[in-house]
Amino acid sequence: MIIFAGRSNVGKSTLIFRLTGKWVKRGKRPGVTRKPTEVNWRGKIIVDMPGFGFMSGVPKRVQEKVKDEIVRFIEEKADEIELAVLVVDGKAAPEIIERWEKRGEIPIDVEFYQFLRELNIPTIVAVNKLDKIKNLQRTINFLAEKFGVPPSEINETFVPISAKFGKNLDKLRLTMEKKLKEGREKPSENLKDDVGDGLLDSVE
Ligand SMILES: Nc1nc2c(ncn2[C@@H]2O[C@H](COP(=O)(O)OP(=O)(O)OP(=O)(O)O)[C@@H](O)[C@H]2O)c(=O)[nH]1
Repeated sequence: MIIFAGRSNVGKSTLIFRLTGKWVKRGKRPGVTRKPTEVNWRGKIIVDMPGFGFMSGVPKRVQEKVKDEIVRFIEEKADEIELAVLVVDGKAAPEIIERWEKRGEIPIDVEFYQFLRELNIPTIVAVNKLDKIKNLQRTINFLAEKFGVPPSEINETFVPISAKFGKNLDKLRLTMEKKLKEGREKPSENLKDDVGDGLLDSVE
Protein backbone atom coordinates (compact mmCIF):
# COMPACT_ATOMS: atom_id res chain seq x y z
CA MET A 1 0.00 0.00 0.00
CA ILE A 2 1.23 3.46 -0.93
CA ILE A 3 -0.42 6.48 0.64
CA PHE A 4 -0.54 10.04 -0.67
CA ALA A 5 -1.16 12.65 1.97
CA GLY A 6 -0.94 16.40 2.28
CA ARG A 7 -2.83 19.57 2.95
CA SER A 8 -5.93 20.34 1.02
CA ASN A 9 -5.37 21.59 -2.52
CA VAL A 10 -1.66 20.71 -2.80
CA GLY A 11 -2.30 18.56 -5.87
CA LYS A 12 -2.56 14.99 -4.52
CA SER A 13 -5.27 13.89 -6.94
CA THR A 14 -3.56 15.49 -9.91
CA LEU A 15 -0.37 13.67 -8.97
CA ILE A 16 -2.05 10.30 -8.53
CA PHE A 17 -3.67 10.73 -11.94
CA ARG A 18 -0.31 11.56 -13.48
CA LEU A 19 1.34 8.50 -11.95
CA THR A 20 -1.40 5.92 -12.35
CA GLY A 21 -3.74 7.24 -15.04
CA LYS A 22 -6.59 6.91 -12.55
CA TRP A 23 -8.75 9.70 -11.26
CA VAL A 24 -9.61 9.52 -7.59
CA LYS A 25 -12.49 11.43 -5.98
CA ARG A 26 -14.09 12.65 -9.16
CA GLY A 27 -16.64 15.39 -8.81
CA LYS A 28 -15.68 16.09 -5.23
CA ARG A 29 -16.29 19.57 -3.90
CA PRO A 30 -13.30 21.05 -2.09
CA GLY A 31 -13.42 20.71 1.65
CA VAL A 32 -16.01 17.97 1.74
CA THR A 33 -15.13 15.45 4.41
CA ARG A 34 -14.46 12.09 2.90
CA LYS A 35 -12.78 8.77 3.52
CA PRO A 36 -9.43 7.70 2.13
CA THR A 37 -9.94 6.68 -1.51
CA GLU A 38 -8.25 3.53 -2.77
CA VAL A 39 -7.31 2.58 -6.31
CA ASN A 40 -5.51 -0.51 -7.53
CA TRP A 41 -2.38 0.04 -9.50
CA ARG A 42 0.15 -2.52 -10.66
CA GLY A 43 -0.82 -4.90 -7.90
CA LYS A 44 -0.57 -2.24 -5.24
CA ILE A 45 -3.20 -0.25 -3.42
CA ILE A 46 -2.79 3.49 -3.79
CA VAL A 47 -4.58 5.56 -1.16
CA ASP A 48 -5.48 9.20 -1.59
CA MET A 49 -5.90 10.56 1.92
CA PRO A 50 -8.33 13.40 2.57
CA GLY A 51 -6.60 16.76 2.54
CA PHE A 52 -5.77 18.06 6.00
CA GLY A 53 -5.30 21.56 7.38
CA PHE A 54 -7.21 24.68 6.57
CA MET A 55 -10.04 24.43 4.09
CA SER A 56 -12.01 27.50 3.28
CA GLY A 57 -15.51 27.33 4.72
CA VAL A 58 -14.83 24.22 6.80
CA PRO A 59 -15.11 24.64 10.59
CA LYS A 60 -12.02 23.96 12.67
CA ARG A 61 -13.86 21.15 14.45
CA VAL A 62 -14.33 19.31 11.15
CA GLN A 63 -10.71 19.90 10.17
CA GLU A 64 -9.58 18.35 13.46
CA LYS A 65 -11.86 15.37 12.85
CA VAL A 66 -10.38 14.81 9.39
CA LYS A 67 -6.88 14.92 10.86
CA ASP A 68 -7.79 12.44 13.61
CA GLU A 69 -9.27 10.06 11.04
CA ILE A 70 -6.13 10.24 8.92
CA VAL A 71 -3.91 9.56 11.92
CA ARG A 72 -6.08 6.61 12.98
CA PHE A 73 -6.10 5.16 9.46
CA ILE A 74 -2.32 5.33 9.24
CA GLU A 75 -1.76 3.88 12.69
CA GLU A 76 -4.09 0.99 11.95
CA LYS A 77 -2.51 0.24 8.56
CA ALA A 78 1.08 1.07 9.50
CA ASP A 79 2.29 -2.47 8.79
CA GLU A 80 0.72 -2.51 5.32
CA ILE A 81 1.96 0.93 4.28
CA GLU A 82 5.14 0.45 2.30
CA LEU A 83 5.57 4.04 1.31
CA ALA A 84 4.09 7.45 2.02
CA VAL A 85 4.25 10.37 -0.38
CA LEU A 86 3.68 13.60 1.49
CA VAL A 87 2.69 16.22 -1.06
CA VAL A 88 3.37 19.86 -0.26
CA ASP A 89 2.71 23.04 -2.22
CA GLY A 90 6.25 24.27 -2.74
CA LYS A 91 5.15 27.85 -3.14
CA ALA A 92 2.82 28.04 -0.14
CA ALA A 93 4.47 25.64 2.34
CA PRO A 94 7.34 27.86 3.57
CA GLU A 95 4.97 30.76 4.27
CA ILE A 96 2.48 28.52 6.04
CA ILE A 97 5.20 26.88 8.14
CA GLU A 98 6.55 30.26 9.23
CA ARG A 99 3.07 31.48 10.11
CA TRP A 100 2.41 28.46 12.32
CA GLU A 101 5.78 28.75 14.03
CA LYS A 102 5.18 32.43 14.78
CA ARG A 103 1.98 31.38 16.53
CA GLY A 104 4.03 28.89 18.54
CA GLU A 105 2.42 25.88 16.89
CA ILE A 106 4.02 22.90 15.18
CA PRO A 107 3.25 23.21 11.46
CA ILE A 108 0.94 20.39 10.38
CA ASP A 109 3.23 19.25 7.53
CA VAL A 110 6.18 19.03 9.90
CA GLU A 111 4.12 17.16 12.47
CA PHE A 112 2.84 14.79 9.83
CA TYR A 113 6.26 14.04 8.38
CA GLN A 114 7.63 13.27 11.82
CA PHE A 115 4.62 11.10 12.61
CA LEU A 116 5.29 8.97 9.50
CA ARG A 117 8.96 8.66 10.37
CA GLU A 118 8.16 7.66 13.93
CA LEU A 119 6.06 4.83 12.53
CA ASN A 120 9.10 3.88 10.45
CA ILE A 121 7.16 4.39 7.20
CA PRO A 122 9.50 5.27 4.31
CA THR A 123 8.46 8.77 3.24
CA ILE A 124 9.03 10.96 0.22
CA VAL A 125 8.11 14.63 0.16
CA ALA A 126 6.82 15.61 -3.28
CA VAL A 127 7.38 19.36 -3.49
CA ASN A 128 4.64 20.20 -5.95
CA LYS A 129 3.80 23.27 -8.03
CA LEU A 130 7.42 23.59 -9.10
CA ASP A 131 6.25 26.02 -11.78
CA LYS A 132 5.41 28.54 -9.05
CA ILE A 133 8.55 28.16 -6.91
CA LYS A 134 10.98 31.07 -7.23
CA ASN A 135 14.09 29.75 -5.51
CA LEU A 136 13.98 25.96 -5.55
CA GLN A 137 17.20 25.25 -3.66
CA ARG A 138 16.25 27.65 -0.91
CA THR A 139 12.79 26.11 -0.65
CA ILE A 140 14.15 22.56 -0.38
CA ASN A 141 16.77 23.54 2.19
CA PHE A 142 14.17 25.39 4.22
CA LEU A 143 11.82 22.39 4.21
CA ALA A 144 14.65 19.96 5.03
CA GLU A 145 15.64 22.02 8.04
CA LYS A 146 12.08 22.30 9.30
CA PHE A 147 11.33 18.59 8.75
CA GLY A 148 14.59 17.58 10.41
CA VAL A 149 16.02 15.85 7.34
CA PRO A 150 19.85 15.78 7.34
CA PRO A 151 21.61 17.15 4.21
CA SER A 152 22.77 13.65 3.20
CA GLU A 153 19.14 12.52 2.90
CA ILE A 154 17.69 15.56 1.12
CA ASN A 155 18.02 14.09 -2.36
CA GLU A 156 16.22 10.86 -1.61
CA THR A 157 13.53 12.61 0.45
CA PHE A 158 12.52 15.80 -1.39
CA VAL A 159 11.51 15.59 -5.03
CA PRO A 160 10.39 18.82 -6.71
CA ILE A 161 7.65 18.16 -9.26
CA SER A 162 4.84 19.74 -11.14
CA ALA A 163 1.88 17.37 -11.21
CA LYS A 164 -0.09 19.71 -13.42
CA PHE A 165 2.60 20.17 -16.03
CA GLY A 166 4.14 16.71 -15.71
CA LYS A 167 7.58 17.95 -14.64
CA ASN A 168 10.19 15.71 -13.00
CA LEU A 169 7.75 12.86 -12.49
CA ASP A 170 10.34 10.32 -13.68
CA LYS A 171 12.57 11.31 -10.80
CA LEU A 172 9.66 10.86 -8.42
CA ARG A 173 8.88 7.40 -9.89
CA LEU A 174 12.51 6.34 -9.53
CA THR A 175 12.71 7.60 -5.97
CA MET A 176 9.48 5.78 -5.11
CA GLU A 177 10.79 2.54 -6.62
CA LYS A 178 14.06 2.89 -4.75
CA LYS A 179 12.31 3.43 -1.42
CA LEU A 180 9.95 0.52 -2.08
CA LYS A 181 12.89 -1.73 -2.82
CA GLU A 182 14.83 -0.63 0.24
CA GLY A 183 11.81 -1.19 2.47
CA ARG A 184 11.78 -0.23 6.09
CA GLU A 185 14.80 0.46 8.17
CA LYS A 186 15.54 -2.59 10.20
CA PRO A 187 17.29 -1.29 13.33
CA SER A 188 14.01 -0.97 15.22
CA GLU A 189 14.62 -4.34 16.93
CA ASN A 190 18.02 -3.24 18.21
CA LEU A 191 16.55 0.06 19.17
CA LYS A 192 13.92 -1.70 21.25
CA ASP A 193 16.62 -3.73 23.00
CA ASP A 194 18.58 -0.59 23.69
CA VAL A 195 15.55 1.16 25.09
CA GLY A 196 14.82 -1.87 27.29
CA ASP A 197 18.39 -1.98 28.55
CA GLY A 198 18.29 1.68 29.35
CA LEU A 199 15.13 1.27 31.37
CA LEU A 200 16.57 -1.64 33.33
CA ASP A 201 19.76 0.27 33.97
CA SER A 202 17.87 3.10 35.52
CA VAL A 203 15.87 0.71 37.72
CA GLU A 204 19.03 -0.97 38.97
N1 LIG B 1 0.41 25.63 -10.74
C1 LIG B 1 0.21 24.35 -10.46
N2 LIG B 1 -1.01 23.94 -10.04
C2 LIG B 1 -1.18 22.63 -9.76
C3 LIG B 1 -0.13 21.68 -9.86
N3 LIG B 1 -0.60 20.48 -9.50
C4 LIG B 1 -1.90 20.65 -9.16
N4 LIG B 1 -2.27 21.94 -9.32
C5 LIG B 1 -3.59 22.55 -9.10
O1 LIG B 1 -3.89 22.56 -7.71
C6 LIG B 1 -5.30 22.43 -7.51
C7 LIG B 1 -5.58 21.31 -6.53
O2 LIG B 1 -5.26 20.08 -7.11
P1 LIG B 1 -5.87 18.69 -6.56
O3 LIG B 1 -5.15 17.61 -7.27
O4 LIG B 1 -7.34 18.70 -6.61
O5 LIG B 1 -5.42 18.79 -5.03
P2 LIG B 1 -5.68 17.82 -3.80
O6 LIG B 1 -4.48 17.87 -2.96
O7 LIG B 1 -6.10 16.47 -4.28
O8 LIG B 1 -6.88 18.57 -3.06
P3 LIG B 1 -7.87 18.03 -1.90
O9 LIG B 1 -8.90 17.20 -2.57
O10 LIG B 1 -8.43 19.28 -1.32
O11 LIG B 1 -7.11 17.24 -0.91
C8 LIG B 1 -5.91 22.20 -8.89
O12 LIG B 1 -6.40 23.41 -9.36
C9 LIG B 1 -4.72 21.73 -9.72
O13 LIG B 1 -4.85 22.01 -11.09
C10 LIG B 1 1.16 22.15 -10.32
O14 LIG B 1 2.13 21.42 -10.47
N5 LIG B 1 1.25 23.49 -10.59
